[in-house]
Amino acid sequence: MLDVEHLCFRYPGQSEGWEYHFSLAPGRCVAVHGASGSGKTTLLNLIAGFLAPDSGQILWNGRPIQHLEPWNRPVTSVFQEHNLFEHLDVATNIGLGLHPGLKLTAHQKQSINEGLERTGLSGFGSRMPGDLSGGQRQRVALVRAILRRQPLLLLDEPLTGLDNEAKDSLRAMLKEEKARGVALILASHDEDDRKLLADFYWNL
Ligand SMILES: Nc1ncnc2c1ncn2[C@@H]1O[C@H](COP(=O)(O)OP(=O)(O)OP(=O)(O)O)[C@@H](O)[C@H]1O
Repeated sequence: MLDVEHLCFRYPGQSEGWEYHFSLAPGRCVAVHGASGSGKTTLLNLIAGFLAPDSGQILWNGRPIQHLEPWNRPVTSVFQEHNLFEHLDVATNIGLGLHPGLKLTAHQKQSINEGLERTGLSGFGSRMPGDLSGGQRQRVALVRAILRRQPLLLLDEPLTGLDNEAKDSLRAMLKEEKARGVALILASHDEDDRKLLADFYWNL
């Protein structure tokens, strides 16, 4: 269970900031809704640990996590910029999300291949990120995030720019994650994504 309690944040030099307050149960999806610039990405960055709040708490199952480093939080994220390691091939990029030392079990290796297959990227494991299209990179980032199997998945415009076939496949994967009990926070301008995945809306 995620509880975001009176989480306040203001960018240095700005006169106004945000106060976020909501809860999210396992297996549920909240769509964060608001105009461009309303603070959706800021919220995701605070929960992921890429920004530090001025005050307030982020609780996971009652335990404060706002002081933890990003990699120690029960969170995985897919942001607009996909943050793939350019010097590592696709399979290694995904594998690093599963084990920092790349000590992967046979099952994990198989799940990487299955993830690539399901997203239309069969045989792409040895490709370098620089040789992929924007949509293909996005799919790799999503496969990596999903396979990390964290209980909270943060999604910032996850399906923007993908073709319909890729969108359908990834939406199905995200629905499966929900059914497995993963909680999703979705920032998306896409009404179809929100309708399909979100259980409730949170307006900024
Ligand atoms: N590092 C920063 N320093 C100062 N202001 C910032 C910084 N990053 C973002 N902002 C401002 O904070 C506001 C919220 O940004 P944020 O990226 O959270 O919006 P958003 O709702 O995700 O927008 P979009 O839908 O366009 O992605 C914007 O006005 C943005 O210009």
